[in-house]
Formats: sequence, structure tokens, C-alpha cells
Amino acid sequence: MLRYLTSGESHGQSLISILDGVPSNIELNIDEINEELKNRQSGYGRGKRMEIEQDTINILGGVRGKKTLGGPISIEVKNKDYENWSKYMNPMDDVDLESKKVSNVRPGHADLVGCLKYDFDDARNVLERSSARETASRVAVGAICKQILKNFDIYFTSHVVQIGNIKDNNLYEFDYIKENVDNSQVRCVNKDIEKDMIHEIDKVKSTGDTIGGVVEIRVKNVIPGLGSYTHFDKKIDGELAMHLMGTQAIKGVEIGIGFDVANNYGSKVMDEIIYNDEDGIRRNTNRLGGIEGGMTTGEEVIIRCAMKPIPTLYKPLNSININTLESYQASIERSDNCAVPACSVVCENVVAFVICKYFLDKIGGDNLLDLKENYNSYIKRLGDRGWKR
Ligand SMILES: Cc1cc2nc3c(=O)[nH]c(=O)nc-3n(C[C@H](O)[C@H](O)[C@H](O)COP(=O)(O)O)c2cc1C
Ligand SMILES: C=C(O[C@@H]1CC(C(=O)O)=C[C@@H](OP(=O)(O)O)[C@H]1O)C(=O)O
Repeated sequence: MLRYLTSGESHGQSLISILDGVPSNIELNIDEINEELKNRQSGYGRGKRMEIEQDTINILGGVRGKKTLGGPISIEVKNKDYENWSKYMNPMDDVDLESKKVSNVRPGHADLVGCLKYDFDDARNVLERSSARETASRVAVGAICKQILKNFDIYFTSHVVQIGNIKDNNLYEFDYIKENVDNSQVRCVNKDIEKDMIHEIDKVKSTGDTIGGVVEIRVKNVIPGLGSYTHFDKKIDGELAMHLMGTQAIKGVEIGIGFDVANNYGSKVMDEIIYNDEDGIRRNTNRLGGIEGGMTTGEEVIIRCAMKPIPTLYKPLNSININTLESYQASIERSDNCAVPACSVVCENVVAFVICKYFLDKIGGDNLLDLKENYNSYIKRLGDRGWKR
């Protein structure tokens, strides 16, 4: 079973992930993984921290000569900012616990409940781990998963479809999205709407406020039958939602038309099934986003995620000092103003992990050769039943 763990604090030495369950002989392209990390850092609205970090991975185990060995892969992303934080963050030396202490807890963050639950008088002990810095690890893991799936022509893309109330309601082809997202901007493929989004981010920033939005993730060439209807914890939509909701600041996940299923009649929600000799079994529409009964249908997987506005405001919100219980304004050091574009890259890679996990579960194989043979035999069997790739 494909699984991973991440470890590390936002201003600690490194972020570490261990990805276990990758078959052997998968060739890894480090530049492509680093490109994903760069994209996560680049979006419009990011704060000063991104000027310090230049995320790249260092593979510490599980790979030899650019090919996976079948064992756990350990991945390091160094925090450059550690140089500025070592006297507060060193794990095994005495550290300065006072001068960077966070007592004025921030609404919308894990600060308050984290301090109560883990018995801390310093919210730094909470925020270091709850920080979305951890998403760099998830992107590194997802980027490796993408490289596994590339061997089977399964591809991923994502774009920003909403910033605040500015929406891009158009439906685009997968390749059009891939070619037109600009990582240095908002990752909205419609350039006119993107300008409005940038204007909106700037406007909100000038008032000391923050803004959220919606990202869409697409997966192309997924085979039918990833996931299962047989038990709730085998449903792939459930697992996608868990991993995406487990991403910092994601407050809603929709598959296909999502909440709109409730506004429409059944005839406008279901995707009718058709067959012709040339294309095999197909759908004219894909409103249910490529998942039925907890399984992929073979149509494109379409997922949307709502990201809340960044909780740290330059116009600070009212809160309390966790130790004196006096009223204060929430602490602020520095912060992103809008991280929706970054979140699009994160969610895309989070989805890549889940799709890869279910793909390996369905197809099986300790090495790339076995995987390919099993895959071909499944595709052939589906072909005999009328489904064509
Ligand atoms: C890519 C990304 C960047 C983020 N940057 C910041 C930030 O700079 N400042 C901040 O206060 N929150 C930021 N957040 C959001 C917080 O990490 C998140 O809201 C917080 O950990 C509480 O978790 P929750 O929103 O899931 O409840 C970011 C989230 C993501 C996904
Ligand atoms: C470091 C990253 O994002 C951070 C996520 C984050 C938060 O509270 O979630 C707060 C900020 O951290 P800092 O206070 O160090 O500037 C962001 O920069 C990153 O995405 O790599």
C-alpha cells in the first residue's frame, strides 16, 4: 500500500517525507519534481518567506542512479530560513524560548486549541507544525506519484477558478488548462479574468485583509475501477476528500458539479451511458466528475476545492493572550496575502498521491515490469467488455 509520513517544522532545519510502497525501477526526474516545488512557491499573493526559500529536494534513500529501489523513499526539503531561526528552533540545544514566543493566538489558526490540547504556553510550538510550509513535502510526494503514473499516460493539471467573488465559469479542455496556467500569476487560464483577480488581491491587501478562492484539479486518462463501492473506506471520492480537507485552509471539496447536484433534476446530474464501436463505452457528459459508486469511471476526474482566506491579517483580529487571558490583537510577523494559486499546485499533487495509491492497489506489482503487464492485462479485459482507452 502506498503511504507517506511527513515530519518537520516550518522554521526547523528540513522537511522530511518518507514515501513507502513505490514499485522498483521507476525512473525519477529530479528537475520535474523541483519544478513542481517552484510552482508551489511562485503564485501571485505570496509573502516575503518565498523570497527566502528556494525549495529543492534531496533524496536520502530508496533511489539509486535515478531509479526507485522498491523500498521507502526519504525526501528532504531544506528550510533556508532555519539559518535565521536556529537559536529558536534547534531541536537538541538550549533555545531562546522567550523572544519569539507567541502568546496572542491567531483566530483561524491551530494556535489556541493546539496550546490547550498539547499544554503549551507558546503557540510557536503549534504553528511551526500546523503551518502550510508542510505542503512542500506533500508536493514532493505527489510529484513522485505523478512520475509513476506517467508510465501509464495518466496526467494532472489544475487552475484557479475563483478568487473572492471573481469567477472563471468557463469549462476548458485539460490540455488548454495545462498550457495556459501561469505560475507566476494566479493560475487562472482566462487572462482577462486573471487581471481582475490580481486587482482583487491587490485591493484586499491594501486594506490589510486577505482573500480565498476555489481551485480545480483535473486528472486525464484515469482507468475505470480505481476505488470500490464495497466498503466506505475503499471509496476513492472519500479518500480524495480526506486528503484534500487535510490540506491547510481547504474548507470544501466538490467532485464534478459538487453541491449543484442538489439544485438540479436527476436528468441534469447523471451522465448517460453510450456505446459505439469506435469509442467503446462512453459518456456524453461528465457532471459527476469521473467518479461513481466510489470508483473512477474512466472519464476525466474533476475536483474543486474551496480555500479560506489566509487567517493572519495585517489588520489584526481580536483575540486573547493565551497565558494572561487579556484581550489583545492577534500576532503577526509576516504572511501570505493570498495563497490560492499555491494551493492549486498543492491540491493537484495531493490528488496525484491518492490516484497513485488506488492505481497501485488495483494494478499491483513490485516493479515497473509487473505493473505494466498487470495494467495491460486489465486494459485488455476491459477492451473485451467494450471499454476502450
Ligand atoms: C499554500 C498555503 C499557504 C499558506 N500561507 C499562510 C500564511 O502565510 N499565513 C497564514 O496565516 N496562513 C497561511 N495558510 C493557511 C494556514 O496554514 C491554515 O489556515 C492554518 O494552518 C489553519 O488550518 P485550517 O485553515 O485548515 O483550519 C496557508 C495555506 C496554504 C495551503
Ligand atoms: C513557508 C510557507 O508558507 C508559510 C505558511 C504559513 C502558515 O501559517 O501556514 C505562514 C507563512 O510562514 P512564515 O511565517 O514563515 O512566513 C508562510 O510563508 C510555504 O508555503 O513554504
